[in-house]
This record gives sequence, structure tokens and C-alpha cells, in this order.
Amino acid sequence: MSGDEFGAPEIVRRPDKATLSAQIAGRLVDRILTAQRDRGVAHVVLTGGSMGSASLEALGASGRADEIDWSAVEIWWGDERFVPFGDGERNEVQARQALLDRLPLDPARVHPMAASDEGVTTEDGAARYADQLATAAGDGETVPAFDVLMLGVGPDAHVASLFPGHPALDIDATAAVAIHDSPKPPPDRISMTYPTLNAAREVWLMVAGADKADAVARALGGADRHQAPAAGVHGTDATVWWLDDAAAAQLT
Ligand SMILES: O=C1O[C@H](COP(=O)(O)O)[C@@H](O)[C@H](O)[C@H]1O
Repeated sequence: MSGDEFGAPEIVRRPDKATLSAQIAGRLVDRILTAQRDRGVAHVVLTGGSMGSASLEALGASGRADEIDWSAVEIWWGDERFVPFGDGERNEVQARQALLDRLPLDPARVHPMAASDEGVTTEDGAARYADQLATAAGDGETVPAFDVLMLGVGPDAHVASLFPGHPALDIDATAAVAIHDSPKPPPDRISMTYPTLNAAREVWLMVAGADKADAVARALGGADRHQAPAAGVHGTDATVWWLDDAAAAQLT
């Protein structure tokens, strides 16, 4: 599918980060319930960073977590910082602290990316994640059709660990890629590639704060994905930009 074939994104704007996070949490519950009703199991891709944690914390605070059969939810990550297991820099650790540790998840359905103290390289970790995705996808597919894929957006418009100008932006022969020389610490990471991100039924880009306003305006204003990686992600059914007023301030 070329960029021109995607429908216009939905833009949901709320006054502040707390209100935005609560809105995201409510729609995430609804989305998981719908996926489980339609397909039995829901595939959810989590993100790191400020909005990744805030939205999960909001779900915990909403009182709605008990509506979901968490044993039938597959949890994935769009990217990971390649640091030791348990390190607070890991997106997995942040998600566990924000919510996952309090949910009755099936451990076999939780899929963290590799850690640097596992005795594997980032390349090994990326290849292993690609294998896990293919196994879960079945039917000869390389990745599952995720029900919802959540992404934060950096002030440089990066998503997952796909950074402006980085060679990984053009890798499409594998589902996950090793990242070196990340401009944002830590330098070594693992990331889903564009084809994997864009296999999701719904892609949610969640952005709060004035420091992201320029990135949002560029990505939604038609920037090339090599300059603004967030411009290159789209869901097959829907692409939703969740913005607080500060992040939306430069939209015309
Ligand atoms: O490094 C990362 O940054 C982005 C955005 O983080 P934020 O704190 O600026 O919101 C995040 O979405 C990504 O998963 C992460 O690895």
C-alpha cells in the first residue's frame, strides 16, 4: 500500500496530558474488547516514553481493567532500549511498573524484546523478535495484524526507534531491526520496522507537550518519513493522532 492509499488520520485533541491519557485508556479497553469478541485474542503493541506510561497508568486508574480477559491479550513492544533486564530505561520495565505487573496476563503471551545482559547481540535480539512475530502470525504471514499499535513521538518526530536520517528507515526485509548510533540514549536498541508497524489495524500516535508541536506539525503536514519518521506510519483500518493542546499548537 502506498502512502497515498491510506485514509486521512483521525485527530483526537484534548486540553492536557491527563485528559488525553484517560481518553486513550478508555478507547484501548473498548478496542481490546472488540478484538476479543471478533477474533478471540487481542494483539496490542506498547510503546515507551512519557505517553506510553501515562496511558497505561490511566487505564489502571480508570477502574475498567477488570472488563478485559487479560489471559487472551498478546503484548508486544514496538521498540526497546538495549540495556540490562530490569533496567528502568527499558520500555518493558516502564510498562510493567505502569500497569502490567498488576494484570492477570498469561506470561507466554507477553513478548519483551531482548536485553543486553542476555548474552545476545542486538542483531540476535532483532532476529529472535522477528521469529516470535512470525510464529504468532501463522499462516505464512511475517507479523500479526495487531489490533492496536501505540506509539510515542519524539521531539525529532521519531517513532519506536526509527530516527530521522537513520539507515533503519529503509529496512523492510525483516520485521525487527537492530539499531546502533541512536541519537537519543541509549545508542543500542531494537525496533520494529515500517512494514511491521504498518501491519497494525490501528496505529495510535500519542503526543503531549509543547516540545513535540513542531514534530506533530511536520509529520501531519506531509513531511518525508526520512525527516519525520512519524509521517510514515499508518494503520490498515485507522490512524489516530492523540494530541493535547500544546502538541497540537502548530497545526493549521
Ligand atoms: O526512546 C523512545 O522515545 C519515544 C518517545 O518518548 P517520549 O518520552 O519523548 O514520549 C518512545 O515512544 C519510544 O518507544 C522510546 O524508545
